Amino acid sequence: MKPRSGDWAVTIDFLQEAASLSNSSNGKNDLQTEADRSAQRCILASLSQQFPEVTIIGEEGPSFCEVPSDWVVTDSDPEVLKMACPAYLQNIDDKDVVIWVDPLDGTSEYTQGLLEHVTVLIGVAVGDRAVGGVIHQPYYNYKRQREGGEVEEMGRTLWGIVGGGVGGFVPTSAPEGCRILTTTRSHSTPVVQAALDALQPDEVIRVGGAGHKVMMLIEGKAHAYVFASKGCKKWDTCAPEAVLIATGGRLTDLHGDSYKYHKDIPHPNTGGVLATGRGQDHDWYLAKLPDAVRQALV
Ligand SMILES: Nc1ncnc2c1ncn2[C@@H]1O[C@H](COP(=O)(O)O)[C@@H](OP(=O)(O)O)[C@H]1O
Ligand SMILES: [Mg+2]
Ligand SMILES: [Mg+2]
Ligand SMILES: [Mg+2]
Repeated sequence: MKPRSGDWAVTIDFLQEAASLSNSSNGKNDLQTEADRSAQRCILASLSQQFPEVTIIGEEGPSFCEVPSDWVVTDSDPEVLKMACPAYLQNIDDKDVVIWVDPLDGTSEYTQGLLEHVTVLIGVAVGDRAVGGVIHQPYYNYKRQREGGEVEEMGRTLWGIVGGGVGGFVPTSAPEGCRILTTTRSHSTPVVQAALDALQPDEVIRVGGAGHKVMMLIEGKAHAYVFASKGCKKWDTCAPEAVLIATGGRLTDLHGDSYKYHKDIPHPNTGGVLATGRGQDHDWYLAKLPDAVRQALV
């Protein structure tokens, strides 16, 4: 089935229908759709044309095929260009830069029609560190619009530069006096659950996508994102980590160590993910995790 141009619902059906199973590095079946592949080709072609010396690593592997010329995006956001570049980023060598691309984060939810869980993640690392990130939420307000509601914007783009600023959202702290955790909706295991239980939450919000879960932290809807699993990869966390740090939050593995994002690092985040919003005591969460959970993530 070919999508008719201009008909969004049909286009989404077409892209979801092309879902196939690809084998992830941990041997579990991992979904990939035509949307994952097309978005990655568009992003990799656009970035590599503008930044030929930079290493770009995409979830769906290297992309060698031609893309239509109107898929290549080379314009910049004038508002971001007006910002002062932080001093530590002013004299960097392109060869030290790695861009981690997750063309569609939350594929499992995407195939189930939970479109607002989906984000596109573009993270920029310099040396070991995540320093900049874009979290694009293409279907923001999609549900409200389909239900006939008034919407000001369809889709939105959130970004952050560590030491530079953020845009596209209003950083908000989570409410005091309760503990709301967010975690996977589709990749839970007994260890994932044991970590959540140990933190004695008042509420656990299960949503798709690492980008979506970090959005919940920076917008004050959850206090911590806890995922005691080796399933996330560097392209899942680079952009969200940079945006989170830019708002005063933190992202580490479940041992408290920071992830490194240089080009030779193995892709899996084998120590799990603990991300906390600004104002949260990250070390408190680390200390509460049982040894058995930590031992499952070595
Ligand atoms: N056990 C697992 N196997 C493969 N991928 C996993 C995984 N656990 C998490 N992930 C990946 O980590 C991201 C966040 O997962 P979740 O939505 O469950 O929190 C998803 O990225 P993608 O949707 O980009 O593949 C998902 O595929
Ligand atoms: Mg995937
Ligand atoms: Mg992902
Ligand atoms: Mg993905």
